[in-house]
Amino acid sequence: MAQFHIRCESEDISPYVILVGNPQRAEKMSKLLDNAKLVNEYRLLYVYTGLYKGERITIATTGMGAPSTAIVLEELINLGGKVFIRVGSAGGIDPQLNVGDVVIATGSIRDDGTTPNYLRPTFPAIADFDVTKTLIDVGKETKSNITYGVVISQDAFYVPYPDEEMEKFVKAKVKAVEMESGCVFIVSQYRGVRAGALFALDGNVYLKKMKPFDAEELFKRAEEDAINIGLEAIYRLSKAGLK
Ligand SMILES: O=P(O)(O)O[C@H]1O[C@H](CO)[C@@H](O)[C@H]1O
Ligand SMILES: O=c1cc[nH]c(=O)[nH]1
Repeated sequence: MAQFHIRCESEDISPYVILVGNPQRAEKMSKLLDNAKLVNEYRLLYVYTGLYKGERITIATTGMGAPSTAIVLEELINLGGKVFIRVGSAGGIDPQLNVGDVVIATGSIRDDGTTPNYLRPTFPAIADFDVTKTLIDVGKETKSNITYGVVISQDAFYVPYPDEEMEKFVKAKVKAVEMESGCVFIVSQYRGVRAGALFALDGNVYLKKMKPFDAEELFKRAEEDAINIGLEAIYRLSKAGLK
């Protein structure tokens, strides 16, 4: 049955889904599919389904932040989504990382207001092991300097963490900050589906090197790497029939 925001039917959605925040990234990725069909454009939450190397996959836009992401994920699960990979952007925190790097999340610090409505804040937001292992395998084959570890999912993009807290994150080897993976992991855990996430870095918030416009090309290359890793991973998981 068509959902309240994702206005398409179950037959329009593959169980294997790529999630992106930015609708332009969804459009860009749809061009890498054969026979891509736009199955939802309501609220600019573009959803495409098509073939990647012969496997039927869906690419869906979550919008920015946990509330929008939870809505989209819930509705995709209602429509039959089973395995999810978020292909996003993030700001580095690990001082070794900068624009152009790609990070795979093994888990997320849940600094958002949505997920405590699902599971208490002490419940860990952990990426699915099989999905993450596939992402890391593909990542290592694709990019020599792939990094993986814990990230932070926050709500307030324009409110930086206090220096003291940031130093603790660096000491604890937190890799990056973004806004949706914690929600994707918790909603997936709660609803009994699997999820992983990876990000192209657009700067480093700890080093206060945020979104340097002269590095746009480096970001685009990292975004392409993240897109290719995400697509290859979801293809392998679909081919293996991971449920
Ligand atoms: O590039 P996307 O996937 O949107 O991800 C990141 O970019 C947005 C902020 O600019 C937030 O959604 C954040 O998580
Ligand atoms: O949430 C985000 C996304 C990209 N870059 C950041 O610094 N934060």
